[in-house]
Amino acid sequence: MPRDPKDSHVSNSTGNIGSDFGSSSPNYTVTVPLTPDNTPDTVQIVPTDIDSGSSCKDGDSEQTDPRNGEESDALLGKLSRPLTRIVKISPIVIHLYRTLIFVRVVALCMFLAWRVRNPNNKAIWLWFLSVICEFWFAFSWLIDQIPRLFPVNHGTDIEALRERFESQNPNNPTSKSDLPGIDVFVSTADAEKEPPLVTANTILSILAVDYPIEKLSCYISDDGGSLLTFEAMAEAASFAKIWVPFCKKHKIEPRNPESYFGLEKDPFKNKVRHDFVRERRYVKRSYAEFKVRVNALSHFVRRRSDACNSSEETNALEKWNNWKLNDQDEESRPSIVAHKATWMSNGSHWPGTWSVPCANHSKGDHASIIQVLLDHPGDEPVKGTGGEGCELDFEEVDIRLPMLVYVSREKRPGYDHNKKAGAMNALVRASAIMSNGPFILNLDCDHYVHNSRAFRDGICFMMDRDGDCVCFVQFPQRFEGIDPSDRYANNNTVFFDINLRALDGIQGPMYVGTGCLFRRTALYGFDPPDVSVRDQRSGCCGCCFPQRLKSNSARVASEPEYYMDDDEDEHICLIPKRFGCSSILVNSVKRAACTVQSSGPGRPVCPLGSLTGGRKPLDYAAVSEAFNVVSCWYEYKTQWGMSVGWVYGSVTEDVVTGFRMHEKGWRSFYCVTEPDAFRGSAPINLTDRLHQVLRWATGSVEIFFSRNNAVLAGRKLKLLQRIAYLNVGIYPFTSVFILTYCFLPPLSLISGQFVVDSLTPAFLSYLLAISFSICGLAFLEVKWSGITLEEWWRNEQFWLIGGTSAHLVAVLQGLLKVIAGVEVSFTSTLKSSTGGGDDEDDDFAELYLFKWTSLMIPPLTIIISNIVAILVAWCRTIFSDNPHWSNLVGGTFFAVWVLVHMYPFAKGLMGRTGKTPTIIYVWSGLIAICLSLLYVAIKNSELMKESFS
Ligand SMILES: O=c1ccn([C@@H]2O[C@H](COP(=O)(O)OP(=O)(O)O[C@H]3O[C@H](CO)[C@@H](O)[C@H](O)[C@H]3O)[C@@H](O)[C@H]2O)c(=O)[nH]1
Ligand SMILES: [Mn+2]
Repeated sequence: MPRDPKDSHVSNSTGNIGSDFGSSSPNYTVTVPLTPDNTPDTVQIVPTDIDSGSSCKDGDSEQTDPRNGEESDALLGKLSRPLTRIVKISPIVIHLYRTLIFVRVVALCMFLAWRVRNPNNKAIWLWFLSVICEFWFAFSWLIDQIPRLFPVNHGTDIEALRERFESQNPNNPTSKSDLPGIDVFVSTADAEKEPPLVTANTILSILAVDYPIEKLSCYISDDGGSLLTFEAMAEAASFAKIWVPFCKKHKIEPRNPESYFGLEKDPFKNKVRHDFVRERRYVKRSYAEFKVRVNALSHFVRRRSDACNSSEETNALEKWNNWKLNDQDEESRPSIVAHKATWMSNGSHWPGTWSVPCANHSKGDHASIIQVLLDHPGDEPVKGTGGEGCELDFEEVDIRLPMLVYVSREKRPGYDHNKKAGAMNALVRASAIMSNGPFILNLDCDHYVHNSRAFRDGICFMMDRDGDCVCFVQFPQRFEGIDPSDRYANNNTVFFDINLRALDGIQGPMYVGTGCLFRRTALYGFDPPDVSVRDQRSGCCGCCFPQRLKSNSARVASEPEYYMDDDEDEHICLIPKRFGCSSILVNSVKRAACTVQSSGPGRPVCPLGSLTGGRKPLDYAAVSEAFNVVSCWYEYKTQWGMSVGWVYGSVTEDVVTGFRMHEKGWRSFYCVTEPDAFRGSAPINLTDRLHQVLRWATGSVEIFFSRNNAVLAGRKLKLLQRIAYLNVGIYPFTSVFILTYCFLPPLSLISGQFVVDSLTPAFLSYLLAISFSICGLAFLEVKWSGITLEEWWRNEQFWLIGGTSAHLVAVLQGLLKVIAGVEVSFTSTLKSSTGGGDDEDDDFAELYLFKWTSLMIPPLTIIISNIVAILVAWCRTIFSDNPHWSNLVGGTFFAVWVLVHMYPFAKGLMGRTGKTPTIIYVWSGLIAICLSLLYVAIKNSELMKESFS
């Protein structure tokens, strides 16, 4: 087909883009014109100059000579300054809190004992049901509460980190950064549900973080294999060239352009540089153009593809005509059927998914794609250009950008791709070969870096004394775009600020899917260093493999042919069987294990300067090997997804992955920063929220019935941590009891009975004690965690709403899976696109979206039956001679309790006219009161008549 000359010259240099193209091309530099087909400007994406002599083996960090003793003494003072500290929670609050927990346990025990001893003989069934539920509630409250006994807050000291790793010392005369490398993984799966603009913003915020540029590598995993995402990433890489230096020069926060330019506060506050105004204006305009280009991508790709396809068809037709006129030899007969292909801007077929899917080019069936969008930046700072008159003056700014790699793993029908876990494992392998950062930060595409120093905060925990026992540092998930009253408790603050902070005081928070900094060796499934063994041993890997050693030697005996037992370094007997057949990967695993050690008195000290060593630019061998390890057969007969990497087979792979690490005795930390480290989006309407909760609860039920049940964990899992994980597996089952309990008030109102014989003072005082203690606990939790009472209450409400809908279905699904083996599938949650409606009123338009699902039947039934029951019961008082007041009042209270909890659900059902439930609620209340007054009046008049006659 006739094409632009500029297009045809690049069409043959896409060697690494897809396996279609084979591995014969030695050059993986690709020029991707980022603008619509016919415009002249093209952008060079990978300015790699390939040094084929370098191999991956000696890449990464090179160890410099260990420093001598005296200097180390001199530095010890500096070194021993701790990088993290415990921020005290007021002891009074904590003591009160623990006392109150104790009081409540006692009160609950007495109450339950009293309940058992005082059955309601008039309605034994009601009594029995309620007592069973109450026992379960007490139990579930207890396993939820016990792990909260030792809440803790940790703080970091970034200055100390700087001093230790980035200040001048004899080993580091140039004060070059000695911080460890971090590989950032971003996952995206669907260009429609996860708009490329959102992902591009996330990438920009990562490229601009405050961390040594040469130590940072960013990998984007695109499970959709979509050209839109690819081109959006290429656009981001090119926009980063002005965005990142701009952020660094003017200390912009947050470094996500969409959020930054959308900020309502004064952008000029605290900005003293005179060129700020001009440069901000310029960057803002460039961002607006960038946004237009990204948003127009789908249109341009379609147009480009249409043009290419039709000229392709014309060509084919021409050929066919020629053939018909001339040779007519059956063998050389050209085909006239052409697929509707999706075309890259360089004039070749996109190896990933096509907009008209066909074999080899559909979502579950396409080749691997690895594209280095920004190559490794080199180790020396590069100053930009500029000067007074320029639009942008980057003369004093380091304009290098971190490495950025686009990865879309191979997918083929018949393989289980294991969702996010599979994508992450592919990235773990690819990154091991390409950068092998000792730490890995995982972010979902919709979670961006909101605090540019957050990476340093996380590293503080890892590099601190005892840091080498830390498997991961979890950051809280914070969300944007949630309605101010947080109707459906989307912010989950009770979980993120109470539960996880409390776990931080035991063995550490769970891994919750995004915003988590991992230690690579922990992901590789190694055991944490055993202090006693390590102290006897010296040598770098003694700290990483002591436990492995034992199990390895046991395994070596049974399956000798798979293991390479290296006599020299007997402790590194890494097993190809576990990691697969790539020897480069296996070597990188060894190196990763040696890179990071902690320092501190009595511990082998991390040799300063050991990480400053330079890294060579990527070579072709590395990229093609990376290409190899993201293919879908690679994991066959390996331990990936089992004991290595993200764990497969669960819809909540995150919790299980973290659990496996804690089970091995690793410690994790919770890192709450100010401002928030990362921020993301969450589904805010009722339907999506319920589905999200359903997915988590299904994961929990799965965990409960799997070998990942906390009860079965080894002895290295601490007791309270074990209880916390047990709670994760058990909480969905509470739904069965919640459902029963919510139907008790209508049952008792209609039957005229109540859960107790009568409202005796004993019963009422127990009830008071239990309610007051929970209120007191709520108050104290609010005190030590910093959340608001409203958030606590929303959480409480959603506990009932989720309990009667999503959790219930999750239990059913889980049982189905266990008993009948029926699998459930989940789609990813829809992310609202940034910069959508500009309309003020429509900020929360999504909140009111409503889609009917079967999940909503039980809560709706509960609401209706409770209201109806109240009305019916009170109406009946008119016609009954001697209503049982105490049962009536008890039942009504009970029903009102249920209705108040259900209120947000009722509101959600009403959509935009959210007032209606209030009306229904208030009216039924009023009617009930009127009826009772009427009844009393009638009764009184009857009495009066009687007394007169
Ligand atoms: O086949 C897939 C499916 C999903 N994803 C990515 O996985 C992430 C999470 O998926 P999402 O649909 O956003 O789920 P959420 O309910 O928002 O996710 C929370 O809960 C999940 C399960 O517990 C975790 O995996 C997530 O990290 C955590 O943010 C997203 O970035 C997706 O792009 C993939 O990469 N490949
Ligand atoms: Mn998400």
